Amino acid sequence: MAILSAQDQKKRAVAEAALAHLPKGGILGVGTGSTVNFLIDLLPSLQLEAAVASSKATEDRLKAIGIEVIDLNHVGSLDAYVDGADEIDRHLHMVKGGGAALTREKIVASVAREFICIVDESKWVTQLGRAFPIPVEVIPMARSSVARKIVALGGDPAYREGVVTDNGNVILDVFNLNILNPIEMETLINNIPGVVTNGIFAQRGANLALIASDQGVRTVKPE
Ligand SMILES: O=C(CO)[C@H](O)[C@H](O)COP(=O)(O)O
Repeated sequence: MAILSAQDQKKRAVAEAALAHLPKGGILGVGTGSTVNFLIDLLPSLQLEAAVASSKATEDRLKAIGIEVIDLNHVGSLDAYVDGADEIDRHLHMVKGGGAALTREKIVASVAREFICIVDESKWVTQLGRAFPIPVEVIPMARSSVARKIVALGGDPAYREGVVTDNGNVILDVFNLNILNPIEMETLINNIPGVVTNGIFAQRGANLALIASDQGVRTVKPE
């Protein structure tokens, strides 16, 4: 058996803890990333009817363990969406998109009654956008024009070289934004022509966070 790093042990612990909070049977929205990957390995125990995937990578992984993946267009709503995050604050606002799946993640999360966020304690922050840049998915032809508008908002955009999203777009990672009001900043960036969406998840934050530390997994509700 592979030896897990201390951080991976926390990711596995939070994935195990998530099972008790997820509906059995039914259709589950499944996020993207290394924490969610630990959860996917455990999903057969939930005997799901099917899953909706937030990325091609998650879709492939779900199918590999025999879970049916259905198109979101064939689903009215989901009981729950489970995903990791790059940062999360006490309001359960998040920064997501380290894996470039932010747009599909936001879409799938938007139809779920419950968003359950699973993270290790390194993701817990007092202000979003300081430890991790804000990923912004951009239509390729608008890369420079969007970057200039982001500079006007006070951010330092960096093109994520070599990354093409599942939707055929590019990612700008925005450093040094002073995000005092995450809902406002999410809206401001989304209003720039050429932006598909950005990685601030504040308009639709999580309903529950499970946070793994050396002391165990604690559950947090939004303040
Ligand atoms: O938003 C995401 C992918 O787009 C992930 O949820 C986020 O990057 C966290 O990933 P990990 O669990 O690997 O730390």
